[in-house]
Amino acid sequence: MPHTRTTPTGRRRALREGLASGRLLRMPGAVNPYTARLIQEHGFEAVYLSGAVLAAELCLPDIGLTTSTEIAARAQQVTRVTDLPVLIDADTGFGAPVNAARTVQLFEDAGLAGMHLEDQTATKRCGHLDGKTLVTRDEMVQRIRAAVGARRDDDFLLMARTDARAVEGLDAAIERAKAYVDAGADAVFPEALTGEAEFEAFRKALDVPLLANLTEFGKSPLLTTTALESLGYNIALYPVTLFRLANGAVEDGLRTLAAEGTQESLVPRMQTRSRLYEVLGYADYTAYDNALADFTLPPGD
Ligand SMILES: C[C@](O)(C(=O)O)[C@H](CC(=O)O)C(=O)O
Ligand SMILES: [Mg+2]
Repeated sequence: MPHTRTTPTGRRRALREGLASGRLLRMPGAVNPYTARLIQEHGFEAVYLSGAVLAAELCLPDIGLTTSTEIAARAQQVTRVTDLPVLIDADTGFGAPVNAARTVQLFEDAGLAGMHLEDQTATKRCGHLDGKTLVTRDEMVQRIRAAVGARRDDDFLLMARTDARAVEGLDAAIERAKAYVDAGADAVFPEALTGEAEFEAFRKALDVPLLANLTEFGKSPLLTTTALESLGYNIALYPVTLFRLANGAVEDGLRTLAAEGTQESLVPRMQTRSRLYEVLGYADYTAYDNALADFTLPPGD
């Protein structure tokens, strides 16, 4: 039976241990619960839930429209089907510091292993777009303190993201990150760094675990895992990669279907029925009811 076998507490512990190990943790962003399971099957260390993807799957832009309860409900569907720790994007905390505090508890209850909180204003945008505005350093410190104070499981990871590089420059971004760590952040996500030297500068300045955001079509280079390991980074984040890949395949498929009037030429590119069932652990459900297995797959599945 493909139930999960681990508890949220155990997964938070595993994330902490992974970060302390000095090894690079690779975190692709899940599109849905099913892709979270695929991420686990393919041997990755952790799953990410991207604010951009959570919004886009509702066909909304990533400008702070989604609510914390909406996101927590979706997150719980994901944590229910994976044994990997799941890190979630908490955007700006969904309001004032008191909202950030409530968000922490909602996310703990959703079985998540940690979240990142950013220093943009509530009318946020993707960190790789121009025209971002930030709250003051003190306001962000209040946000972090509220989150830390609300946490019930000390292993729930509170990561501070700073968007300051693109707005105030590298030195200011590093100074902000230091203040966020002093306020209790366990890890740092320096957003929209523009080159390897900037990644290195953050590593030199901070002792806490660091996340590298490898989002495509953004401001940062798509550094390899080898490069990130030698830079001493702890997390390689691929937030929107699977969503973009899936959408690319869906659009190609729609074009072909419209042009050819049949999906025949697309079939070799599809995941087969048997693979789909394998990932779902279909056969294992027969432990509960043998009648479920009473079928044969069509040929060429
Ligand atoms: C990491 C991120 O916050 C996300 O929501 O996935 C985005 C990614 C993106 O829009 O490419 C961000 O970097 O702001
Ligand atoms: Mg985001």
